[in-house]
Amino acid sequence: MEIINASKNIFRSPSEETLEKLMRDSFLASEELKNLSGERKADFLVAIGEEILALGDNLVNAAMNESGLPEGRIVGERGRTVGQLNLFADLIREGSWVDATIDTAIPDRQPLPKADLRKMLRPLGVVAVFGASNFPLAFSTAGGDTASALAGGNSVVMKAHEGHPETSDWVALAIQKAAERTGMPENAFTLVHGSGATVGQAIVKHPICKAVGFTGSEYAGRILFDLAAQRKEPIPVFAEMGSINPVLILPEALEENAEDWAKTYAGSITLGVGQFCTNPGLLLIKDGEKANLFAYNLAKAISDIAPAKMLNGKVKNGYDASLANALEQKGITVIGESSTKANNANIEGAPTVASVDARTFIANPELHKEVFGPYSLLVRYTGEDELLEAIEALSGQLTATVIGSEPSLEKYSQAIDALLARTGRIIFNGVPTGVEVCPSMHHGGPYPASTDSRFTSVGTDAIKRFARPVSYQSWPQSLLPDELKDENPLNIWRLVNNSLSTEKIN
Ligand SMILES: O=CCCC(=O)C(=O)O
Repeated sequence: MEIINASKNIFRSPSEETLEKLMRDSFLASEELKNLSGERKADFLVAIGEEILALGDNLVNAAMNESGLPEGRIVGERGRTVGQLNLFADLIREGSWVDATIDTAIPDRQPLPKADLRKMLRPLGVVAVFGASNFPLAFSTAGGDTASALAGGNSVVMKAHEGHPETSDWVALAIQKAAERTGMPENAFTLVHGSGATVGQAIVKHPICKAVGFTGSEYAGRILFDLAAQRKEPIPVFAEMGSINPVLILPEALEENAEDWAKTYAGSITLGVGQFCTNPGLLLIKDGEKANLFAYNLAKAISDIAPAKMLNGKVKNGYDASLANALEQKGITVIGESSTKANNANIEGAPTVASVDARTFIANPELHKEVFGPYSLLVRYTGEDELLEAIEALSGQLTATVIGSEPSLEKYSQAIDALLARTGRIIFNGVPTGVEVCPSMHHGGPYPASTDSRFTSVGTDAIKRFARPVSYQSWPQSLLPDELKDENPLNIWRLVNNSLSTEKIN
């Protein structure tokens, strides 16, 4: 703990003056970072991962104590965090992510000459990051937002999540050690503790802050988004927020394996005590005998799953209150509950599934809201028109899933199109939980799943949130960034006069 307290890049409820200084220091760091090579920044990211692993049990124990999550989950999440850092390191070491695009001059073009134009992505400057409580490592201090912002050549001012302060300190210490080892500017990364309403908002309002990455509730994300829009200089806020992740279960899927799907879904609904933004909170199913069989099997599987400790008292109280609100709505029937009673003193969340008919669901927006915890609502529709209406009543989602057979998809194409219009990721015959960190992942979606559906917070494209295009017109070769020079010294892929190539320009 002494080491943590001695750390130079950690601040606790800073005064206005201290905040001013740390923002300026972060800005100076960003000025250095923006001109560093991909190689140098990649070394930094890899070193952060190594230092995180070197923390060993100190980190694992802190994260377990503060989040209530079991060891296996924390160790797995640590692996995902390190893997994510290494993935961004590979991306920037290779270098083509900057989307270099070159149109060479045509001086004798008629009626007017064409100038030489060269465009690439450049860093934004200082990025504020707000971590999530439910992933204390992979979506927190050195999580995807931090990794992608640093990879893009920005400095980061991280607002530590109040749910895991010690975990955040350990990771900040690892980042500081990695920065020292790899010769990064001292204030490339800064961790700030304090309340979201004061410290967090002060960071977003500060003129030095140029973008925000956030994962959490729609309520908090929206506050930051509005605040950023009201600034004299508005800045982008990339907030990943609420989602109920609808699952359309087609009747054909239940012909043979209703029991298997019910078991699989009981597992997904209760994974991590339901505290996943990808949690399947809504199951759409055609009313009838097969739906009854699925409901029976789901209820049976849920009854076998014991309540487990939630992240903290606030999350547990939030779950209990939103669950109570959902269950007291007209027309709702509880169809399954854990057979073990939740121990409230141990802040446990009780797995629960309920059922409602589609007409009632469509008419009541309360039922479209996220219940953050191990809960899902089975909505029974009678026909395709009603199914379409139910889907059209939904707002934006991170994911949508279709369970069925390939030939049956055509019959439901309208419903599937309606899902596609509302989601950032569509899944066939699987579960929405378990986000793969890779280039083709899109983790975002129409509002309120995220504030900008064009961008992802997971996968290599997350870097694009914290970069902006700059065109250099008729700029001297010697002063161009290496990425845009004729010689192509970094050997990256570029779009040159409309052809992709790694060749130099003669
Ligand atoms: O809680 C949000 C992220 C969910 C996730 O990463 C996963 O499902 O793996």
